[in-house]
Amino acid sequence: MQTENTSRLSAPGDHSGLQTLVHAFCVLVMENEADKFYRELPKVELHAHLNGSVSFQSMEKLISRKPHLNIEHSMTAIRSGQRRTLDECFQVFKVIHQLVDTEEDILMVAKDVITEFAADGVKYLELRSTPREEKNTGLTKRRYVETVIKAIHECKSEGVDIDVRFLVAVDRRNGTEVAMETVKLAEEFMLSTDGLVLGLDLSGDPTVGHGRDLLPALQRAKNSGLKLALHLSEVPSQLEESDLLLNLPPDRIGHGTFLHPEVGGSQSLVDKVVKNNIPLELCLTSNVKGQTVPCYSQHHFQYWYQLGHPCVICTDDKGVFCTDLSQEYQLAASTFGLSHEAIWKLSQQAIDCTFAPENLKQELKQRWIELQPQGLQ
Ligand SMILES: CNc1ncnc2c1ncn2[C@@H]1O[C@H](COP(=O)(O)O)[C@@H](O)[C@H]1O
Ligand SMILES: [Zn+2]
Repeated sequence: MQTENTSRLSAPGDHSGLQTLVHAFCVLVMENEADKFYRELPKVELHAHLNGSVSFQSMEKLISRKPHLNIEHSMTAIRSGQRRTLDECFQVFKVIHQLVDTEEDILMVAKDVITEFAADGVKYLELRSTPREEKNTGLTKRRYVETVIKAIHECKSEGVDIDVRFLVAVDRRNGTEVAMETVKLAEEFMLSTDGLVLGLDLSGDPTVGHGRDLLPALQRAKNSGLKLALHLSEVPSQLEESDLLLNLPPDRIGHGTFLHPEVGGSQSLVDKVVKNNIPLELCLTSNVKGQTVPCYSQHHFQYWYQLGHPCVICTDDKGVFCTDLSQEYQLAASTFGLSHEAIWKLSQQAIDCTFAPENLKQELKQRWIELQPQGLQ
């Protein structure tokens, strides 16, 4: 279980002005650093939304660039022990979007996020983000995607030790037409970036809109060779939508919290996922802090892991939920009693769930062999 590392940061009762601020800062920056094994574990991150992944440090820079917005850190992150409804989480993204609305901002946050994942031992990252147009700053959706790609290239040429690919996100709130436009943009970039853009994400507030309206866009994306990573059954009572989307079928599922019968899903949904061997991207802290799962021990990781189904531990929004991938692996281990061997296997098996081409998968597998600690060989 997570513990709050607050006791070593300030003396009891010492809450005078500056001390309190320093204390709050330290809690934000240092809360729950993972143990060495998990930090050194080579990792694959497959479910990370760019604007949800902005760290405290990057947020500082953004806030100081735009002081007139009067945005405070408490509005952009959900700290240890705090919970929000999913609806409140989506309010947080609105605030962050106000802070990230120029090419310069996107370049900075994308480079920071990539560098932070690399520093956390992530060797392969599939980053996802929703192309946004901002009338005030002249930002277009095309420039948005180009800027993320520029950040990926710059990190590579600066020698950051991580392979990054991009998934273009469709926000389900924006409906049929926007989804189709986004798919066309993603297709173009898939072709012009030599596979750096390799898929499409479906995300956004799951309580808004219906997957049925997005089917033609998703089908087109699939036909053109884009891989599909779809948020599915993140909230209860979406059996019909999930069934419809599973018929595509998607290449990976985000969350899938309410798919199985024990939580109101159905055996036939589970059967479809299993039959098509569709990996699940599971984000423990995100689901607990967003209150779709009551506590860590009741997380659906347990259900799917016991089935032997491919499960990939991911962060979702490491900035908003104040976590990192090492912590998520450690949390899975401590909650479900997984040994270092089991965790190693979990991180290794994630390679087969990536959308990377076969030669890159082989390279990653070789890397894992080279990095394997003595005791686990
Ligand atoms: C918590 N669970 C979640 N469920 C569904 N969608 C989510 C999400 N977390 C993030 N997003 C999606 O990612 C966007 C922010 O990153 P980008 O601006 O695209 O980089 C959010 O606006 C939402 O559409
Ligand atoms: Zn997500």
